[in-house]
Amino acid sequence: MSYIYKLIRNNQSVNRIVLLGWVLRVMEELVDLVPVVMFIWMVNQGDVFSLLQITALSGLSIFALLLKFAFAQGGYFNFVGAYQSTNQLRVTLLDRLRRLPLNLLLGKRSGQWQHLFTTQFKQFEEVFSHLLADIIAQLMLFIALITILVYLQPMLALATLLPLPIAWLCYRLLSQFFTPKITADHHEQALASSQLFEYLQGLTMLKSYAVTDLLLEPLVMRLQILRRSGLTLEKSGGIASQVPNLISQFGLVGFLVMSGWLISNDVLAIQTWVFTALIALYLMQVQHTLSMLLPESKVLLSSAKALYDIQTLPNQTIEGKGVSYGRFVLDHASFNHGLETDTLHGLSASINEGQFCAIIGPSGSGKSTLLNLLAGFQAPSSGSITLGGIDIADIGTKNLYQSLLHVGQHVQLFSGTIRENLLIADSLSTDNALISVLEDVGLHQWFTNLPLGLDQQIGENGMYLSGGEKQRLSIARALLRRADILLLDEPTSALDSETQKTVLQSLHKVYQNKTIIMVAHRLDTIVQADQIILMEYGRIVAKGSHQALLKKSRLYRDMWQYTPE
Ligand SMILES: Nc1ncnc2c1ncn2[C@@H]1O[C@H](COP(=O)(O)OP(=O)(O)OP(=O)(O)O)[C@@H](O)[C@H]1O
Repeated sequence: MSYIYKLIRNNQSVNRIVLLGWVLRVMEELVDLVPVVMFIWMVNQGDVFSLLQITALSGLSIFALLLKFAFAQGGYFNFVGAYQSTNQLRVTLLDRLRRLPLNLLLGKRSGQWQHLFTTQFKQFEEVFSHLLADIIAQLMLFIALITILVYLQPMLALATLLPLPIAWLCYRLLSQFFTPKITADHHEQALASSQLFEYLQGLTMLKSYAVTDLLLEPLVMRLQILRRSGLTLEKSGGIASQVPNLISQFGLVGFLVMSGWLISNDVLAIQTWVFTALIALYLMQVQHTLSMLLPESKVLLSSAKALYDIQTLPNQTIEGKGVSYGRFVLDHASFNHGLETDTLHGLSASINEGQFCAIIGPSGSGKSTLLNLLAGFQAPSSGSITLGGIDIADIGTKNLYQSLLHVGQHVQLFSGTIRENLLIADSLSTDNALISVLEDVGLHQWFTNLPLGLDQQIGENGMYLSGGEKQRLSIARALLRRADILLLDEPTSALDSETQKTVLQSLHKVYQNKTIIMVAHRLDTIVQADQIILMEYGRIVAKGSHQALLKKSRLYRDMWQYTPE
């Protein structure tokens, strides 16, 4: 329960609305008791009811019904509070996501995030929209009924409540088996979501190979597992609800035995017994409702905990030490992707400010991983990487990304216009500046043929563009940014060699005297580099200029020999 409080404690206005909803819900339940209490009181006043008393009682019952209806409308406040708190929390957590270190963000599969932000948020919402209100209302009703019963006959109250501690202990015991089933079911739901995503995304490729069942079969199996985990959850939840309920209902036996003893000893009048029986039956119904609500609360609260756990994940440093230029120094930096062996092994190198440095090597040698470390997306698992003498993790993302720009292998564009996608780099750019960078990457001809020019929509992640157009648009955006440090991961892989040359020339012109670190496969694009870092199997095997490497590295000579003209 404390997770819920921690998740919404800063939201006073929502808290007030939720509180109001709870009060009205409690009133809705308690108002039922008004005619009952009135009836008991009137009977206790005298044996025979006058016409006036009967009319008053009927009127009161109708009034109580109308009040109940009015209070029930207060459920609206629960929904308002629930939707507001959920919405606010969703915004907070989405904001939180952008502060997460990349390894934590990528540590979960997309389906797990999707499950968290849809199903588990919905469950969190239900905690407010009905669960807490229902539990509080039922507890208040329970207390009110017990009070009436104690007032009428304390011994009967005691006998009725006797099994309750045992029922509670039993619930605690059974919920220990039930709780892991909730976690397992959430896990299965997230995996099924991930697999469904993968299936939908890969369907076109699988169709072209005529092997759609390749992913369908595991997905069907996953859904079977999900069905089983759902059933197991229902079963253990049912037991955790029904057994304590059964034990608590033995209170009725206690009530009857005690009634018999009290009546036979003339301690209890039949008339009072009728009232107590009425209250005891009501009490059993409330206990039954509570026993259903408690396991349900465990499920819903587990979602609140999952959401709270995101808040406790470590942040990337935002306001750091403030230096974001100078020399990169790698000192025995290693990196592990969470596998048995390191991906990068003790890398040591330095890249001076204003240098054009190329990182090359066979596929899988760790070039992109190294670039990610230099961009501060991930931290070395041992050793260090500093920029201007400060550990990259300590610089703080705000300062770092003001002067460092990383253009990844997979182009990231957003649905929207060309202008909107370019303005991400510099929101104050004029149309002329935008057109100029499009020219620099050889997109001028393409651009002039577009009916809407800069206002042309490019679709989700640029789906209306060719691979080369996407890549050039992404480079045009980088040109606009004019950062101090530019990290490029095979930025021109989708371009023909002529266009590649044009684009790289523009890049070097705009980023003259700035640090450029570029992962490249084509060696002819990096012969001018001040320093080339050659990697193999996660290690730096040679570094130096093109000429120096030709002399000292056999691997480099081989690679150069096979570079196409
Ligand atoms: N998220 C990940 N989890 C586990 N292993 C990974 C992950 N990302 C990359 N790897 C592994 O790390 C190694 C280095 O990958 P990296 O992408 O850095 O190589 P690369 O030299 O850039 O390759 P390429 O030239 O093919 O792009 C590879 O063996 C790859 O399989």
